[in-house]
Amino acid sequence: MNILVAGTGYVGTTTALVLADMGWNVTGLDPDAEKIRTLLQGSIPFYEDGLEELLRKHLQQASIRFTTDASEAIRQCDAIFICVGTPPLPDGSVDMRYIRQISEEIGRHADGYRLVIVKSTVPVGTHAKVAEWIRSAQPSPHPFDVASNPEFLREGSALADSFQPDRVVIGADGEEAVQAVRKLYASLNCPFVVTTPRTAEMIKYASNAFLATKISYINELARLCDSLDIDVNEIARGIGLDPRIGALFLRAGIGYGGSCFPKDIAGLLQTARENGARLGLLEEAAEINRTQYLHLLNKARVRLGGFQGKTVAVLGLAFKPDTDDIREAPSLRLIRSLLSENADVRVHDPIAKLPPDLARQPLTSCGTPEEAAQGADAVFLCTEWKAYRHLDWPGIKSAMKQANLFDGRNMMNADHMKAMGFYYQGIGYR
Ligand SMILES: NC(=O)C1=CN([C@@H]2O[C@H](COP(=O)(O)OP(=O)(O)OC[C@H]3O[C@@H](n4cnc5c(N)ncnc54)[C@H](O)[C@@H]3O)[C@@H](O)[C@H]2O)C=CC1
Ligand SMILES: O=C(O)[C@H]1O[C@H](OP(=O)(O)OP(=O)(O)OC[C@H]2O[C@@H](n3ccc(=O)[nH]c3=O)[C@H](O)[C@@H]2O)[C@H](O)[C@@H](O)[C@@H]1O
Repeated sequence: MNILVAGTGYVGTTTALVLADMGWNVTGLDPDAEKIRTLLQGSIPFYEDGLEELLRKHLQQASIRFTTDASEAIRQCDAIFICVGTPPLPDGSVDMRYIRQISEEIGRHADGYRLVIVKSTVPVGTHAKVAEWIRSAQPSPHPFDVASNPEFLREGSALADSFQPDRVVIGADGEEAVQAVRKLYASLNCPFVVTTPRTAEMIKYASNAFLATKISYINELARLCDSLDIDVNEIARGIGLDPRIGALFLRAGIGYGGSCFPKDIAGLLQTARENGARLGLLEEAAEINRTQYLHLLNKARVRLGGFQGKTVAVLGLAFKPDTDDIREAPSLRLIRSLLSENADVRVHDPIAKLPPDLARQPLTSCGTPEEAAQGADAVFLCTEWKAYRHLDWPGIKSAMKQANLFDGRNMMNADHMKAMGFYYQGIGYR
């Protein structure tokens, strides 16, 4: 079977490579000529461990190819995975233009039956719209099926999550389409959840919303723990050992970021509004997240007596370690606040770069964490990069003007840092 993967972003590139590794013939399609050129040269246009090796292997074996030519790619395939972006619009609703575009292209160019599988995260009811967009663009009628197959991979562990998923969700109206999607994933050993397309679409949002709520729950508790002088990490451990609660996603910090949680929570809240429902718990989870970084910032402001004329080092830009993704990263909110309060800001990240609007601001991008901390009145840790844990902290302390450490990821051992002479403040942890 020849498989087309539309979209060569995070999800599309990973999906294409995983399917190629499972033995399928795969074509990656993207209108972005620069991305396609990069992929054809054996490089991944973003940072994700392990993908480049897999790409080179499959380019060499000619089991994967990449193109910008939608018409040829759609004519030559049997199944199409839609992995295009679904970014948020200013009101929180989902921008469906790329989904519509690829659906209409499929309608225009498919010259026989196609199995269309939607992997992008899309609002409930999208599969019906995709079918309608395909149908209305067809010059003459051709049969097709649309299945929903949401993606659950995490950036930073995309390959492991794809080869050993917790589950595969397939939403389709007909048994034949279900079996066809199952066949594509035949080599996976995991539970398959087979359901309707609308339910599959909702499972994706419900999953991300639950995880985000779990984080906001522990983050809100962390604020209280700070007032009560209780270590929130111990609370997380104490409750997480109960399998009904589970230990994962209970790490308190300056909040969740990334291209998905904030966008998908906004998307689900918009779906609720459109249907006259209110998801009050989720609204609060989003609000806690929006204000979480302020909790640490306020503590630092009190400690330093304001930021005016103070030098502040921010270590870590990426929304989480092992990725160069800075979308919705809480570090950026923190930096903007520090700049608005006239701090002299110095930043470092092992791989992530500042977004263009911040790169134009009067702040210093440093090549090493040591350079960023030089002469600083405070260091903020915003991403738990492993390398930061093993820095020469005594050396950093002596290079700083005042040894104030604000740990936005509770990644350091508070007692060790204090023993070294740092003033240490984590989130619900000191
Ligand atoms: N990034 C992640 O970790 C995860 C993302 N998702 C969802 O997967 C979808 C894709 O996400 P990302 O890969 O992060 O997006 P992305 O923004 O990195 O990539 C999307 C790609 O689609 C391409 N595209 C746009 N129109 C196209 C068309 N007509 N034909 C072919 N390609 C087209 C764009 O040029 C871009 O390269 C989103 O709905 C997202 O919510 C789901 C799970 C994980
Ligand atoms: O739909 C998506 O795009 C994906 O969104 C998340 O994956 P991702 O955004 O890559 O990263 P996560 O590991 O979930 O982390 C998200 C954010 O939550 C934060 N986080 C995570 C866990 C935790 O305990 N505490 C915490 O603050 C991280 O620092 C990060 O900013 C989900 O985990 C994936 O299952 C899903 O497929």
